[in-house]
Amino acid sequence: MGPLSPARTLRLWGPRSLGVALGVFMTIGFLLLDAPHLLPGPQLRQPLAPSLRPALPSCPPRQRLVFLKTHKSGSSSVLSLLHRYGDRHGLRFALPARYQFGYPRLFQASRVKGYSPQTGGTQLPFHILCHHMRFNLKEVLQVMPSDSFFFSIVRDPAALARSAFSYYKSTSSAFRKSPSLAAFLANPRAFYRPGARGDHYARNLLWFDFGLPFPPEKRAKRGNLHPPRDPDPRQLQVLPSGAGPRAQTLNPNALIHPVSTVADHRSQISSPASFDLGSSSFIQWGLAWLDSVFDLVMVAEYFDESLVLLADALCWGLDDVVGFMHNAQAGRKQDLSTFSNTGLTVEDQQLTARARAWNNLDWALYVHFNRSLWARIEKYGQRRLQTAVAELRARREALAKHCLAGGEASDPKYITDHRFRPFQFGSAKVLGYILRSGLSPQDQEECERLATPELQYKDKLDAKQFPPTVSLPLKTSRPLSP
Ligand SMILES: Nc1ncnc2c1ncn2[C@@H]1O[C@H](COP(=O)(O)OS(=O)(=O)O)[C@@H](OP(=O)(O)O)[C@H]1O
Repeated sequence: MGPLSPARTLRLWGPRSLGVALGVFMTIGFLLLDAPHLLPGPQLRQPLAPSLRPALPSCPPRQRLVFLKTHKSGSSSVLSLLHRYGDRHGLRFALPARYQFGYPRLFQASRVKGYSPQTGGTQLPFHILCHHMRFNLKEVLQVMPSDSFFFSIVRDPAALARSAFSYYKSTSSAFRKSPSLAAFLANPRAFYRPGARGDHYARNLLWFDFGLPFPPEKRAKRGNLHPPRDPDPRQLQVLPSGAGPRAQTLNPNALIHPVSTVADHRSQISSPASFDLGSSSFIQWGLAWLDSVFDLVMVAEYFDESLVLLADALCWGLDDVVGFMHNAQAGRKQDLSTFSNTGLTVEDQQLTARARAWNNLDWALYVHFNRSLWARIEKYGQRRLQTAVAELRARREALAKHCLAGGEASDPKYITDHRFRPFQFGSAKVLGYILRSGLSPQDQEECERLATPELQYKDKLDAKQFPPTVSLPLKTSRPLSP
């Protein structure tokens, strides 16, 4: 084994063990933050072919991938493209026995179907690890090579909270007890008990999924029991609008204490709605650790921009990443996740601010990766990105018109073919797709790939990788001797 790079060395340390020696590593975290970015810059390719037909590759496509599938963040749409790519190229997936790797427990290599530590390298290697897990690097590296491409996706915690509340209403005890998300966020302590069943869905779900440790919570000081003031909305207007990169305008206070600046709202920092889940250095340490592990973190609000960067980093064509939205709940207002408050009611604005404050670790994660994404876009080139995003969208629209009845997603009650009906869970309907009739056999196959929901696709890959063994009766030409 050759010398380990700093990034590789950090990868090999699990966040939980590092959590124990936090004091020491916080210092390292600070040093890392001051150091130049640890990751290589994006691999630049030749401009993508306008037709989206695969251009002659200028670099070998990367096919060893670890995707951390975070919850309620657009991750099923990413999974769909990984399933399709792996299926088309005959890649081997590291699959769970059912649909998740022992979640919410930390990932264990032993949960991977067909993994056997005893075979000492004789087993066929895996290419893609991508189903729901709570990330645990040490165990992931038992299954996947350390030079795999590690990536994930984050979403604005306010949009994520709306999605999670309706989806996990009956799963999380905190959500179950609460009549509405607004009621929950107005007084989360009345409902939320850390460690209670399913309550990881109710607070800092991204931080949890990334496998980061949680610091012990500080209680509100005595004599400071007045209700929290609403977060200062100016502190939350720090992210770029859809139009461009404004990461530089991020207020560092927002990264550390999303609720307030120390100067003007000192009392809020220990208020019930903004319990200080750890110091700024703890958060910075966690973010530096993630930077050292993950090659790319996509942002759901900039999904298409993220896809273009993903295709570039993997040396894939745009056709490899174009796909339909999966796992969307019917009737949900996606635009509530936008960063500008225009068009939002006062209640919506308040809910957004409270959700970000309650999920303060996720907000820090989100702000951090939003900034990295836009730094990456700068390097890639804004114009070039806009052109690629426009091509991607045009291609998606053309595929939707060609493949789908009505050219769009359908209410599940109309989806009678069980191969395309998405798993229904939570209080809202999950939309799916109906294929147009009369497609050519070749188009039918490709459209099926695009429309197949994640559970059915996982079953299909499972059956392909582990064909059922039929035990045939032993044929003998002569009678067996006794
Ligand atoms: N492309 C794209 N861009 C932005 N948002 C998207 C995208 N694809 C899916 N979604 C939204 O993500 C929500 C589902 O997330 P997940 O697939 O991660 O959920 S799950 O944890 O696997 O159940 C779900 O959010 P809600 O509809 O708000 O529940 C989807 O609408």
